[in-house]
Amino acid sequence: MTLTDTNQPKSVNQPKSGATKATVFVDGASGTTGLGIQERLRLLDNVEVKHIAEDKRKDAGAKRALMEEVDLVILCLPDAAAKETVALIDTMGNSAPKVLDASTAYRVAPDWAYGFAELAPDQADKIRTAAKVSNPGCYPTGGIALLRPLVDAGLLPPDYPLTLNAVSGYSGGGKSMIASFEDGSAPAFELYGLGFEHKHVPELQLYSRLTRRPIFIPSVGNYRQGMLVSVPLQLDTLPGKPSGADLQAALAKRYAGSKYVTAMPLNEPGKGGKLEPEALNETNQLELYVFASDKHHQAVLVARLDNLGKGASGAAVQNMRLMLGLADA
Ligand SMILES: NC(=O)C1=CN([C@@H]2O[C@H](COP(=O)(O)OP(=O)(O)OC[C@H]3O[C@@H](n4cnc5c(N)ncnc54)[C@H](OP(=O)(O)O)[C@@H]3O)[C@@H](O)[C@H]2O)C=CC1
Ligand SMILES: CC(=O)N[C@@H](CCC(=O)OP(=O)(O)O)C(=O)O
Repeated sequence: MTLTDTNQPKSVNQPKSGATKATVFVDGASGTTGLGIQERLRLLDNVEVKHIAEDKRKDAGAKRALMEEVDLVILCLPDAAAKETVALIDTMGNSAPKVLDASTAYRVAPDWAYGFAELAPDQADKIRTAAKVSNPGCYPTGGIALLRPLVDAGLLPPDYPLTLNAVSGYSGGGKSMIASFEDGSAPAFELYGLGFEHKHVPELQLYSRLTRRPIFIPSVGNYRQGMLVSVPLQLDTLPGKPSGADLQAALAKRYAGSKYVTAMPLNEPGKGGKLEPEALNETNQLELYVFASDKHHQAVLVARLDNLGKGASGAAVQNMRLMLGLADA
């Protein structure tokens, strides 16, 4: 795996022939992520969404015909179906649209750009010029946002034995998990990923620049959406024994001026404070917290986001704007 995640530069920042608006096709439009993206696109008057007939939505020929017309296709599909559409796009030559994939299929593929615009100072430009962009996973968005600046600043060694704990609302599991919570058949809360093979670990490790595989223990609770990702740290085991203030300062420096990512003040919201996961729902915001005790040399980093916002559809629209050369709202 490498960090050279650009693909063939493409100059599709102008609509296809004759169109006055940028055109987009959402493949998997009736799923959780697809619906969230369309809800956001309805608010934009410079983007036209092209629809496929309901009875043809899994028909490769109909998809191809529609993709000939559009500037960008956004894939909101299970991994296997996303790979099928990408294979189709790869046969389209010069008429191929740009592609933004919300699935896990291409997130660590070296010839795709990773769609976390705040990853590094040049990442937004990589997304802007890429023909193929992968939208990040919801948990990695929180984890990478916390860890990458600390690794880059030398505060966290790349081989540090990290554990990430996380909780998500049930919409993170798509239509089938939503149904199981809403019909009462799911438990109120459960840990999962206990086989140490969660699909998000590879992207979490790669883009955080960790050489040691982190332990990742997600959980899901009986509420619809909203997410917390937390990383406990024993500060006296880190080189130079940084304080919580050092960690917070590195995050604040990294995200200064960012529109969507905010490094919150140290120990906000107060001593013995609490943090709930739903406060950023329906936004594309991501908040990063450092809670620390000087007395015990302990800290916990926490990211808060909407798994359907900055964790999925919000990030997709942010990436779409970059890929189509549209100004951010
Ligand atoms: N939910 C979330 O928080 C997030 C999800 N994602 C990713 O986005 C993708 C979609 O997830 P999500 O929206 O949750 O899933 P859902 O199960 O809610 O929706 C998936 C949709 O894809 C449709 N579909 C399946 N196969 C095809 C096909 N061959 N052609 C066209 N449509 C098809 C399904 O239709 P049908 O049901 O009729 O088969 C369904 O409407 C996944 O890869 C997921 O990992 C990414 C970030 C966050
Ligand atoms: C609660 C729940 O099940 N969450 C999903 C992740 C949702 C998500 O955002 O994953 P992708 O972006 O990779 O689709 C899971 O853990 O598999």
